[in-house]
Amino acid sequence: MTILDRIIAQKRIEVAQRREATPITALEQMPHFMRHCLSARDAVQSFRSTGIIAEFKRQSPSKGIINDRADVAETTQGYVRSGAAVLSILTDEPFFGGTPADLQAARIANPETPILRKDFIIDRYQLLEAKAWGADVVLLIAACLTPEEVAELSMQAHDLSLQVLLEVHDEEELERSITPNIDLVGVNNRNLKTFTTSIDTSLRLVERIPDTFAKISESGLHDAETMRTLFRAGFDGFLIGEAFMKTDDPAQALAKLVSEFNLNNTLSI
Ligand SMILES: O=P(O)(O)OC[C@@H](O)[C@@H](O)c1c[nH]c2ccccc12
Repeated sequence: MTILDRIIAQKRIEVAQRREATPITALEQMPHFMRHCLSARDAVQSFRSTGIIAEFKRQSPSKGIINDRADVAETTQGYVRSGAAVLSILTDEPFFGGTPADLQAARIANPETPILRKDFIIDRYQLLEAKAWGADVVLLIAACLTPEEVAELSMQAHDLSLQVLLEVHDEEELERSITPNIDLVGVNNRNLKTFTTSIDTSLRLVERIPDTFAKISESGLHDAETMRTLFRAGFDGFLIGEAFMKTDDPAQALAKLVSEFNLNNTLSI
């Protein structure tokens, strides 16, 4: 059994419990439910964007505790001030230490920045939660969904005006999962079996992603040189968590990366 299998088994139990505790009608009455969603895709693709999707991540199965001190409102506001195009907020508690309250706090603190609900989505109920908590975009992980489920969930997400980031690890997942109701395609550089990261995965897959989607490279990124390589290969965006969260000042770490990336880009033109 892989870690992903364990997470999904746990997630099925969690979704059943949540559905009992909070019926759909209650989600629909929450203040953010009727909110107009922001476009994560435009935010990463716009001309002046840094392309950075900055993640609030307390812990992970591969790294254990990364940061158990950071305050979500303060950290995410710092990320935005430092140039994050989009925020990614983990809401999985058992494995990543995130909570629904984190997402709601990030929403209130950053009314003008698109927010990704980072979780393991297997059921329409979780899309309704994402909407109710104030998310603009949801993650669908190809490795744990059939092509039919990806198609169905992405259509349901669009019905709620949520955008969709489809995450793939290899050619096979990419080819079987692509459907029109996807906005961004993310290539995860982390091998979920070994936990090692390699940007070769991104560089290999980028040419196979149709240009109709924004292209995001995910995981294991921490330096401007690598971002520049990925940018030149065709990526619009970079999903980065640990490199920021492991420092005492995540926003400052982001600002430093942005200035190095810009400097390198200017010099190379
Ligand atoms: O912390 P990193 O190595 O910068 O990675 C961020 C992000 O890509 C990673 O957290 C992630 C990618 N896909 C996921 C799916 C679920 C949970 C987490 C993830």
